[in-house]
Amino acid sequence: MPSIQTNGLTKTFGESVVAVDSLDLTIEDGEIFGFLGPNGAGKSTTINMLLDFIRPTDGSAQVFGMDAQDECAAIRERIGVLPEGYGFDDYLTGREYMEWAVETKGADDDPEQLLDLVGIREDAGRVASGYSKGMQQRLAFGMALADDPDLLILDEPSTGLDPNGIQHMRSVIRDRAADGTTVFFSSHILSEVEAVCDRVGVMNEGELVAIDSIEGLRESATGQATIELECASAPPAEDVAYIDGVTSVDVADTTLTAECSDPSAKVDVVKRVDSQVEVVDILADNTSLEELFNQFTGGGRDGDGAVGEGAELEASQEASV
Ligand SMILES: Nc1ncnc2c1ncn2[C@@H]1O[C@H](COP(=O)(O)OP(=O)(O)OP(=O)(O)O)[C@@H](O)[C@H]1O
Repeated sequence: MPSIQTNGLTKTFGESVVAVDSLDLTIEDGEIFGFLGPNGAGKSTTINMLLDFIRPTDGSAQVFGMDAQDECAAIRERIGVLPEGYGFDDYLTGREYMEWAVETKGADDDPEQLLDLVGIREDAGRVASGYSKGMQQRLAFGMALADDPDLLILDEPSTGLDPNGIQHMRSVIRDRAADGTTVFFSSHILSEVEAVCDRVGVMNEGELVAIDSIEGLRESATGQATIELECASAPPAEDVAYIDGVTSVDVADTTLTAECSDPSAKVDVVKRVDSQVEVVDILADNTSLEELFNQFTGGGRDGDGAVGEGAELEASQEASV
């Protein structure tokens, strides 16, 4: 059974803002799913509907097969949430907040261990509202981990974290996923999603414009894959040009670059070259993350065009899902 499933999920605000437009999404059990999109794409609104913080205008959402509206209490018992911009404005210390999270979830976690896991045990005696942004984010993340949830919903989780904090959070997310936790990870930073997620969905102006692995998105966005091989001696250009799915080959000194209309041809290129000369390095991509993001979203609600391009990609994407 999928952990999350939405059917035609829609939310409009007022007359004109379609925050989420007929979203059909299935997140399988145990996946680390990246929910990507520029500001205003509809990510938080979707999460808020999954959590029944706001009600859909149309369509439905199920979490663990339960209706997100009718059975929200049972759903919340099994999930951990790191909301976007979680603030601590009471007079509680970090330790008291963690103890409160463990207690309200009826969990048997040791609060000290969770504080340790997210790297704020040393500061746990301080009032949390005085923490830096990154420390508050660590604390909120630790609270979401209490009771070992079956599903972690993380909305812009790296906000305020330094590079060490980001690395550490990634490794905790991977560990939890390896233990069977499904992770729904919302972000507008593609590189961050790429570092942890098995699959991503790209939202733009309320619509899901693509859903695939990052590699799959790259291939559908560019329409072709590029592979570059660094060889110990001059590589065989002609042999590679005859491979099915290879559209062009370029050799410069000991570097061979092949464009493939069929991404699976990349493997044949490596095999063919390696049968004749020693391959010392492989580079298999040339689309920058920013380019890819822009191709799918056209810069978002505030972007300057390329929406039609996004719509075309949606059509091609549907065929590949
Ligand atoms: N309560 C609300 N009332 C009116 N409009 C809203 C409300 N909440 C969200 N919106 C609008 O819905 C659209 C989607 O917003 P949402 O917060 O879901 O985007 P997001 O992808 O999470 O963006 P961000 O990355 O900036 O957090 C935006 O145009 C936003 O202004």
